Amino acid sequence: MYMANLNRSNFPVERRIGASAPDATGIVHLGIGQFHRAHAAVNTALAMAEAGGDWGIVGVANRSRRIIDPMLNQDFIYSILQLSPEGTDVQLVDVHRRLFVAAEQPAEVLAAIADPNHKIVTLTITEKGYNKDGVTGHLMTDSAEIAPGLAGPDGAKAPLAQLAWGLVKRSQESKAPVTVLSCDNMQSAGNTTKAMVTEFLQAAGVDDNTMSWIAENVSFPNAMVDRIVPGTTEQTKAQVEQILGLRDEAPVPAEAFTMWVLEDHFKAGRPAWQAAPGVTFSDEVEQYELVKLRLLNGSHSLISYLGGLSNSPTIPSARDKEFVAKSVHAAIYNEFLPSIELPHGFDADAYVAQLFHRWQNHALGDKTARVGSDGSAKLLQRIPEPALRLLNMGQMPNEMALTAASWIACVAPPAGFDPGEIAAEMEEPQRENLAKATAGAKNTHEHVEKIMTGGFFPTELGEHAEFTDRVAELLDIIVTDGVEAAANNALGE
Ligand SMILES: NC(=O)c1ccc[n+]([C@@H]2O[C@H](COP(=O)([O-])OP(=O)(O)OC[C@H]3O[C@@H](n4cnc5c(N)ncnc54)[C@H](O)[C@@H]3O)[C@@H](O)[C@H]2O)c1
Ligand SMILES: O=P(O)(O)OC[C@@H](O)[C@@H](O)[C@H](O)[C@H](O)CO
Repeated sequence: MYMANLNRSNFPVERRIGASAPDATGIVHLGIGQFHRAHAAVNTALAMAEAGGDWGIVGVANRSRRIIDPMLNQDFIYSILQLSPEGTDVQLVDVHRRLFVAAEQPAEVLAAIADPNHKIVTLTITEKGYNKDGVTGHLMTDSAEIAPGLAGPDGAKAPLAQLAWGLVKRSQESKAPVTVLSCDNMQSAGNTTKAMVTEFLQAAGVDDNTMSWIAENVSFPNAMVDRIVPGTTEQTKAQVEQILGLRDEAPVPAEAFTMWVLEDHFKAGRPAWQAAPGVTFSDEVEQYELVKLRLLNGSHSLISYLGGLSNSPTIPSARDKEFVAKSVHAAIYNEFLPSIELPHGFDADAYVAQLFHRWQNHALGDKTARVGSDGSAKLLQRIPEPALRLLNMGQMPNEMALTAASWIACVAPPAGFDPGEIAAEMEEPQRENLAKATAGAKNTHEHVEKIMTGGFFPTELGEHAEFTDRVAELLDIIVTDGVEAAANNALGE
């Protein structure tokens, strides 16, 4: 049956979230994908409903037209398919006013960042997009993404490089202050972005005046971001079509829960985001980031690798397995929570109970492979510190060792071990380097040692031979008796 496409002429306004943006744009977003569209964009629509403002968004895709072409066909409007055990709902977002692809129009990216009407540059460029070296903590100036941009703006293809040169252009033209707001899952997200941009410009030999201008006129607030937003599938589109009676080629599935905790350091104003449910401005953002990155994302990684190895295609199907739930519970209470300073008045037990509930969202069906992707960039912020804390007290962080062992089993399996289809679907930028590093390992212990001391984890963790021994032991059990046996061993059962 023919189904009309969603567009401005048939847009059911009663389903709109917040307000539509005016034509004037005030935000540039680098890395338009799933999360931005279900989080910052939604909160901006709600803020404009409360307080107005010229906060239309310029959305920049890195390379692909996969999202922006359907959005352009739909006059920028798209659906949020909210999925939860309590029910399904479709709401519409209408806040983007310009969309383009950085790879096709690189000069436009710099011009948009330099435009004084744009007061905020938001980012979702993934953890690996910051090119921060996991061992040194510095920008990887020789990486394939960063190196070509150091010679000048023409060679800048990576969003981080384009951001840096866009700020230089702004400093030479309008000199209008601006805020860069990272919305990626990163510890000290603002400080890290500032450090990577600064190191990039230093390596590019940018002059001191420009560096001082950036230091004084560009703020980089830290922020904790939270909403589980899986990828779009044909089923997402079919569900939207059934509810809306219109075809949307760019819908975003998302859970109902949403949270955003930000530092209120905006150099040139901001939307009234505090009007949106779940948004808080706080001076304790780094504590909130830690809580979220360890309890949610750290546990999420563990669920995904245990799930990947036990044939669970979705996070809820993995979480439903008793050994997975018990492992995550032990990771949280024995290893993650003691490593965190909680925000003032924070109810950790209520937060953990809510997490277990959110991970049970079968309607959302978040994919194990999505959550397990890019582990080499993500585990660095999730495992080493809690592990080192216990190791330095003479105790074994069994669940951190299990996380490392199950990640290795999925993306860098020892010779002869096939981790299965779900693990094969996990994207891992270091897959090739991991394979090179482990080539020729004579046994599981050597295999793990080559990873633990091969620059994939901080040196200090690799120096704890007893941790390497434990990871190797658990990996051996995964290979011989399966992941459930390894999880039970880690639990001491
Ligand atoms: N999806 C979620 O549930 C969720 C929740 C909280 C935070 N986040 C954060 O948002 C990020 C993006 O998630 P998403 O769901 O929007 O993913 P997505 O795949 O829909 O979009 C990712 C964006 O990052 C860009 N990107 C990918 N690799 C890059 C690289 N090497 N350098 C620069 N840019 C790169 C892509 O071009 C794309 O625009 C996550 O990595 C995470 O930090 C996601
Ligand atoms: O987005 P990543 O790649 O950092 O991590 C995968 C998931 O843990 C993550 O996307 C969560 O769903 C999200 O952080 C929830 O807010």
